[in-house]
Amino acid sequence: MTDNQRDLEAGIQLDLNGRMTYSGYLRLDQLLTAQQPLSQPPHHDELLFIVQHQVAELWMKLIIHELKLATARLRVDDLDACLKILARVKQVQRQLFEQWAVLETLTPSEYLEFRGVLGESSGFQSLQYRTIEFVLGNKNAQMLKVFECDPPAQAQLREVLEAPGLYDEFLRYLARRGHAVPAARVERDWSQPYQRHDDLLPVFKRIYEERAKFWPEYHMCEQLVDVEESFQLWRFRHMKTVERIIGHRRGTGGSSGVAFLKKALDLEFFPELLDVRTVLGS
Ligand code: HEM
Ligand SMILES: N[C@@H](CC(=O)c1ccccc1NC=O)C(=O)O
Repeated sequence: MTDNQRDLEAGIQLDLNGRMTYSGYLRLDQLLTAQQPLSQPPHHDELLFIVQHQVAELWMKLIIHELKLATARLRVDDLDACLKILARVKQVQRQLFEQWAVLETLTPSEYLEFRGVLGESSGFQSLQYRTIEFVLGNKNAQMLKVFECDPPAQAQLREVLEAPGLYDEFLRYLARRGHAVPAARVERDWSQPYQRHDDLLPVFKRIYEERAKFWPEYHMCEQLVDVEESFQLWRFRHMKTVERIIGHRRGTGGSSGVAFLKKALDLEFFPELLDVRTVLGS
């Protein structure tokens, strides 16, 4: 008898009536019935398209959960906790990035065979994606309009729009620690997109040049740069995936498609953290 067979005979729970089970705990009844292709007859590849998006939404759910805690810990000056959380966020972002390889096995001809069923739906309407963009500082009140048809979602997004984002909280933390953060970055209308402030440059220059003295701040700066780079890599790979699947067609959400996605690559979350690189040592 193998060890595994002995284990099975000795202790594995086989009478699961009325007990907590794997599928019960994970609500697999709901999770695994939520893939409902609309093409008729069902197109083989529509399941890939649905699963890819659902997995992305699940990872985004975790990212939001983590970023919420990260900003809350920053508010009470617990930078260590924030750093640990961001390390996890980065790993989730890696998953989201790697995931594109699966969708890239979908060819243009296969996608066009079921694209029609998507109607005017588009990733543009992803509440969780927009929430992450807002928490990271790319605020845009116009995006609320997309959620007019779903008032609770719109209200939730408005709350995120009007609250300080992760970078805002970091700058406020730095101010509390005695760094010379300009007043206009400690208090402002948080619903406005983050705008670069040149007076922050000497603040970060000092942190980088005296890193032994400001190690936690320095570490946080680098974590933020990592998060931003991972986000940009996701945007880039989305754009390249879209380019190879639909070329330069317009998007179902009404945008110009690839041209729109390319423009989004110019967006920056934490501009001064990249600017500081240019002035170090001078
Ligand atoms: C065949 C695959 C895909 C195609 C052809 C595609 C195409 C597009 C296009 C053309 C847009 C611009 C908005 C529009 O006019 O619709 C867009 C936006 C978007 N897509 Fe996709 N997409 C694909 C897969 C995905 C996947 C897997 C995700 C993961 C969640 C995703 C998330 C998004 C998001 C969040 C936006 C909004 C981006 C922004 O506002 O900057 N897309 N997509
Ligand atoms: N915008 C895509 C459609 C699309 O990709 C999509 C449609 C419904 C749900 C999610 C989607 N993914 C990303 O935009 C297109 O123009 O083909």
